[in-house]
Amino acid sequence: MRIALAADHAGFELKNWLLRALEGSGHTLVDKGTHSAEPVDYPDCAQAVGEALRQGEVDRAILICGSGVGASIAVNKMPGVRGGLCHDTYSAHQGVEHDDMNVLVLGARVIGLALAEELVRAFLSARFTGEERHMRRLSKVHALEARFSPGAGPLTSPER
Ligand SMILES: O=C(CO)[C@H](O)[C@H](O)[C@H](O)COP(=O)(O)O
Repeated sequence: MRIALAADHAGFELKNWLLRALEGSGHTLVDKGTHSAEPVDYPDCAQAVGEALRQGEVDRAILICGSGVGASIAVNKMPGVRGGLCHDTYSAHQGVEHDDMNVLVLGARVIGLALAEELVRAFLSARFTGEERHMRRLSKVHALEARFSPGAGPLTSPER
């Protein structure tokens, strides 16, 4: 899969660590910054991965800020982007299997490196099941987007 990674200054070190940890994983990693520990604003990082997803440049993304909360709020403003803040492995894979989550959001000031890597591996290994009840619920999510963001088309997983 093609994976975009982005972080603000609080997540900068974790992003770099994950980039190294995922070397040789078979995934294509696209580093969307930030590229130093200089303070930056998490909505800009969220925009970078959201646009990469919406433009079909990548299949999924990993987004990191201090708590994961700000980045999560921001990334979910973009139609077709389904981000989840996960700090347990069950949510990291179930969010994909049931909810077609396409952005894993992490809080670098909350979790350690080893857990972050496990979360990423759980997220990347998971696939949306496409079961009827999940499709129905996802359609309702898309309907909410269409209602409150008119003109925005849904974004579907290429591997589905
Ligand atoms: O964690 C966050 C809120 O959800 C933000 O994304 C930032 O990482 C955080 O606010 C940065 O805090 P700082 O005091 O500006 O370093």
